[in-house]
Amino acid sequence: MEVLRTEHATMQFGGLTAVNDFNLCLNQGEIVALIGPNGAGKTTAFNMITGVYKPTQGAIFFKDENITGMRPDQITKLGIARTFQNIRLFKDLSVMDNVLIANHLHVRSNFLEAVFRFPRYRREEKEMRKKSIALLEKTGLVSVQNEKASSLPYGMQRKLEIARALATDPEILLLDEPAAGMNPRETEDLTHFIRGIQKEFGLTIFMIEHHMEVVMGISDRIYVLDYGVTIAEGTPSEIQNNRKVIEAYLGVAENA
Ligand SMILES: Nc1ncnc2c1ncn2[C@@H]1O[C@H](COP(=O)(O)OP(=O)(O)OP(=O)(O)O)[C@@H](O)[C@H]1O
Repeated sequence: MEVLRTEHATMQFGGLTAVNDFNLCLNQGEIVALIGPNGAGKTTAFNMITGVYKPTQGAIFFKDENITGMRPDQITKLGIARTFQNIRLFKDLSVMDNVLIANHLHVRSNFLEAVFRFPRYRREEKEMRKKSIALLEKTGLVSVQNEKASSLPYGMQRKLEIARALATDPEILLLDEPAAGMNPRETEDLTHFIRGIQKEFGLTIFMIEHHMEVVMGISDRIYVLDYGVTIAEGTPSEIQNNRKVIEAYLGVAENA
């Protein structure tokens, strides 16, 4: 079943076409990667899907609902969550508080109910704490729940970012370079982690990643962007043997 589709999604910045005629399809439960050289338009594609940018042309559909031009918070609420290239945690807050804050998206109490800690707010707060503990258990972070986010090792901070995105109950999770800056051991651990959360939460995952061992190891399908244009789409083995992809990465024709 298709959960996300972009139709001719295009993003121009002045005279520069950062993403041109992008036609993506994500099926429920898939892990799909978006790769391409630096500046190819990958983050711009993410920004269009998550409402940071409104495509200058084309449209984006989440389960047949046209979400083009919706605000990022509306899109998150519908069920699309993301992480960022650079870790964006509340560094001085605890692991638990980082997750609790993300949970607030689903709180129904209004500001006054929260300030005066009315019964509905207290009930909701208790529920949120329970839900957050369950989430931290499932993501292997429960033992560090009271630690400051900034005190965690880098690999764990990345996991916390993902846990925080999961707190919004997404159906689709977009990961922007989750393995950036990781050593080989952390990278391997992250690969298992992504596979694990995909199964546990029944997610559809769309991921930008430069580490090819991660991309080739866990993706069902891969899209390749070069100068904003989709030059290939296929399974890991199809992509590894695609001449256009090899040329884009090496910058020269194989037989030149
Ligand atoms: N807000 C913006 N205004 C103008 N140009 C932009 C903007 N955002 C991105 N670009 C340009 O669009 C192109 C694509 O950038 P983008 O960040 O999407 O690439 P990327 O594939 O994510 O690169 P990287 O792998 O380095 O993160 C680049 O030429 C970039 O300079």
